[in-house]
Amino acid sequence: MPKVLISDKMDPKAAQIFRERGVEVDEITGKTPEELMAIIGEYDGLAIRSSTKVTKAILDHATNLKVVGRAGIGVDNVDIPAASAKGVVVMNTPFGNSITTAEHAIALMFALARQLPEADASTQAGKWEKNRFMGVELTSKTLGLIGAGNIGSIVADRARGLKMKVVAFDPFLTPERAVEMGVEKVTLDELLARADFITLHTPLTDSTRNILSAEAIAKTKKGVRIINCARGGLVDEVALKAALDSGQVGGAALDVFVEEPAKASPLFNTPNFISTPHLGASTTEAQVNVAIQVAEQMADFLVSGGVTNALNMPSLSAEEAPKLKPYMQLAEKLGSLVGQLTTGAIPRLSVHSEGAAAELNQKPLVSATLAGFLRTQTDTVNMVNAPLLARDRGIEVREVRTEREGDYHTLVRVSVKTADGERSVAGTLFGDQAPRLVELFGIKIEADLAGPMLYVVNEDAPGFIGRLGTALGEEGVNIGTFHLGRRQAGGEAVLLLSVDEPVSADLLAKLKALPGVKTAMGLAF
Ligand SMILES: NC(=O)c1ccc[n+]([C@@H]2O[C@H](COP(=O)([O-])OP(=O)(O)OC[C@H]3O[C@@H](n4cnc5c(N)ncnc54)[C@H](O)[C@@H]3O)[C@@H](O)[C@H]2O)c1
Ligand SMILES: O=C(O)CC[C@@H](O)C(=O)O
Repeated sequence: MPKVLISDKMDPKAAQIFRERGVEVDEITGKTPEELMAIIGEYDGLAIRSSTKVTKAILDHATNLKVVGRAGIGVDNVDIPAASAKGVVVMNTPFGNSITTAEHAIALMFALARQLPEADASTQAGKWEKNRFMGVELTSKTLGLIGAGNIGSIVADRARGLKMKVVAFDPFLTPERAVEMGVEKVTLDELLARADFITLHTPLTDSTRNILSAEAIAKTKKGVRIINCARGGLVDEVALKAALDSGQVGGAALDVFVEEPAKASPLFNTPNFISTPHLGASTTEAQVNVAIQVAEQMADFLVSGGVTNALNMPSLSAEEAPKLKPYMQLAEKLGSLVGQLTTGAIPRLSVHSEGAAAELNQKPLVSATLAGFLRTQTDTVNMVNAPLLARDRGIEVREVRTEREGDYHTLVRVSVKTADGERSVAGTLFGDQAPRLVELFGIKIEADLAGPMLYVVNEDAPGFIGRLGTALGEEGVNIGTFHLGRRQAGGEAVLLLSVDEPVSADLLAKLKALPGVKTAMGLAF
């Protein structure tokens, strides 16, 4: 039974779902990294929010870990390259808290417009300062949206409902989507010059870090109000403090900080500054949503191999997984066969699916092929890191589909470009389940690729099979299955034999010395 650790505070629904799905679950929160390292080896899955930092050091101790599930959106607390290198799938729940976070941004916008926290503190201090707190209306004001993805688009929708004009800066926003959202797509400088309120909804990346820098803030309308419910580091906190002090910025509300937990900040106690402790996602509804989603996704993966919302692996639904499983075995075996039979740099690898195979999700097939192919070069490869390793090795990966059936109702062909030209192998599924090789470098040959095998290329001539059998018998090698194919009578022939034990170097030398033998190699599947 797979075992999951929930290491951050999470709605109890998550543990309930794990148990209902046959996954054992422990809830142990508040551990130090050292304490987590000491126990993580027991678990197949780790469910987290933002407190647990899944570092390389933690992953190095996670000997059984297969999946990390983030109940939320941002995965900046997970070392994804280290997880990928280890073959650990990282999933998030990209939509469960979007509405809640958008509502928090709108709440902060209102709070800034009417100075609600300061008015509250003053009133409760018995001051009744009616003349001190003069607010502004949101109606007809311009909201500058930096980042128009899931949360940004909900914010835009709510802001339009408040009769605001919304201008958006997002390099990936298409003109059509901008029209659909009812926003005007603008450049960053235009947004800075026009917005009365600016709200940020991007991830923290090299291109967004300090997107509201001192220079950017200097280009804003005097008195602009800024809201950040996305990630600390999007706004330069030092520049913001100076701009609040000078009045260039009329108010700012931060839910997120460069350093979290933010126990001290030069911004604290600045007039017109509001802060919340990373509460964007903190509503009952959002926490139930993300807890249910993360538990369902992780249970799907651990129980039936379904992959949803993974950041380092192609998606695969729980319904698709059983159907794809034999295809992935076939693809991995074909990739492995090509990998074992080719040497030298491979600039290109293609996976061509025909017939029924072409109707399937191709990404997992391609990842499985690459994993099989690269396993002959490194034993740390798996379906998660195979595409990255292929890219690092300069292999161009192509995916081709032909829905029309050829000789087989379903076929997967793996071709590689080598210094000697294109070489390909192809296989099918017998009874929709059993992977079977049907073609090897242009020669028709049917074989199960399993266990230790012997591969021999020879000149097709009478008596050869007898001589080969004798040589194997003399060495005490037992043949399990025997498969034969040839280009044409008297031409090049291929033999694939399954043998009970791996073929020794001595035996290979003896086989290579037989008349007519061009190649003899041991293979393993
Ligand atoms: N405060 C919280 O508790 C809380 C809760 C949920 C999400 N978040 C954070 O909110 C952010 C947005 O989440 P989302 O679900 O909308 O993400 P999303 O991926 O749907 O949208 C992000 C948008 O940013 C855009 N973008 C990327 N680079 C950009 C750039 N250089 N300039 C302008 N736009 C750029 C993308 O094109 C995309 O449209 C994430 O960082 C997420 O972690 C915070
Ligand atoms: O889990 C949380 O409270 C914050 C989540 C939020 O930052 C996210 O990116 O989803």
